[in-house]
Formats: sequence, C-alpha cells, structure tokens
Amino acid sequence: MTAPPSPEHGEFLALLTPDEVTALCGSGRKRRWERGTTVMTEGDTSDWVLLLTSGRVKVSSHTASGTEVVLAIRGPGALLGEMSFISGEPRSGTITALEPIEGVVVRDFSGFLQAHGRVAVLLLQLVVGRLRDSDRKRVEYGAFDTTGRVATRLVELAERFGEPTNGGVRVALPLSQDELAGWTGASREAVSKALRTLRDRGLIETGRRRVVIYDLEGLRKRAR
Ligand SMILES: Nc1ncnc2c1ncn2[C@@H]1O[C@@H]2COP(=O)(O)O[C@H]2[C@H]1O
Repeated sequence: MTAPPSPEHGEFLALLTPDEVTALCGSGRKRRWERGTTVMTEGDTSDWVLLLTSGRVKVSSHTASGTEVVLAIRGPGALLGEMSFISGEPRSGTITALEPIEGVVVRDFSGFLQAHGRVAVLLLQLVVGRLRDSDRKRVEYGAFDTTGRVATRLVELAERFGEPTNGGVRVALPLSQDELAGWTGASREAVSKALRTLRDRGLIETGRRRVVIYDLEGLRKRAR
C-alpha cells in the first residue's frame, strides 16, 4: 500500500476523502519511472489509469510532421489516463516523466468507481474542468500575443509549482525552450524574444531550467 501523497491544489487527489484515497491507493500497484521515460504513449489502446503521487510529467501530442505540442504539465495528485478509460479510445497524448516520478497504477478503475460512486461525479468535474481549460487556451491563442501567452504559462507554473524566494517566486522549469514553445504554440525564437521582453521589464529573471518571477502581479497583468 502507498502512503497518501500530498496532492497539488486542484488536482484529482485533493478532491478525495482520506477513505477514498486509501481505497484507491490500495486498489493499485505502486510504480516508479525515471526522468525522461514514457509512461503512456499516444495512440496506445491500454485503459489503466495512473494516480501520480510524486514528480511532474509532460503531456504532449505529435503532429503528422512529428512536431511536439505540449498540452499540459501535471503534478502530484493528478489522475492520468482517465480519457481512454472513459471513452475506450486510444491514448490522446504521450506522457513523459520530467523528473523521477512515482504513482499508483490502477487497472480496475471501474471496480473502484462502482464502489465509490461519488468519485465518478468528481471525474466528470475533472473532465469539464479540462474542457474549460482548453476553451480558455483557445481564447488566449486568438487574443494574446506570444509574450502574453508565455506570461500566462509562467503564471500557471508559478501558481502550481512556485517556491517563494528572495523577493520573488522561483520556478524550477522542467521544460526546454523548445517544449515551452510547443506549450505556448509559438516558435522557439518567438518564445526566446518574449522571455527577453519580460526580463527587460524586470518581471522575471531566467537561468538554466529555472525562472524567478519578481513581479507576479505584473506578469498576471501582462498575461491578460
Ligand atoms: N489537455 C490536457 N490536459 C491535461 N491532461 C491531458 C490533456 N490531454 C490529455 N491529458 C492526459 O493525458 C492522458 C493520455 O492518455 P488518455 O487519453 O487515456 O488520458 C489523458 C489525460 O489523462
């Protein structure tokens, strides 16, 4: 059995009662993946779900020409693989460990849901939340310039994974600039220019795989 992890705010696990967490963790098997390994592959026909208990993953999809588009970064407490479980369709994206991760693989999620009907409703909420998120992103793509979109992604990372530091919020960035570009829906060059603009305004400082946000409110304003 797995010790209950501390979920990221807003993630699936945070919505469960302690009894539900115990039952869910008890119904699966704990597994570890090393950094860079593939956890689920786009197009695969498996339907197990993974409750991520530690570490962060990248969800991405590949275009026909092979370009990677990052769809999301998920952290502790996330439920992954629920889309194929619900629809029976192939995996909608590839999940890659951005750092060493641990999770509980649940093969009989349906059995768990039958015994815990309330969680099925939570699952619906989760999927609706995802729909809202993609609507928001569509509006964002139409209305924001690249700097605004990069600012939005940085605010999201800061709110979910940021740690307070001297006068700012530090985010250990698990993404390369190419991946950040794929997540932003812009070219690497455009993202680099946007980061420079935000740096020149004193809103952020960037380093190797890290960003320090000095003015989160200012960044939020730029993101709007
Ligand atoms: N836009 C997204 N945001 C967050 N998670 C996603 C997104 N798209 C796919 N996923 C997750 O990635 C998983 C890939 O396999 P599934 O399609 O079974 O279930 C998917 C979701 O758990």
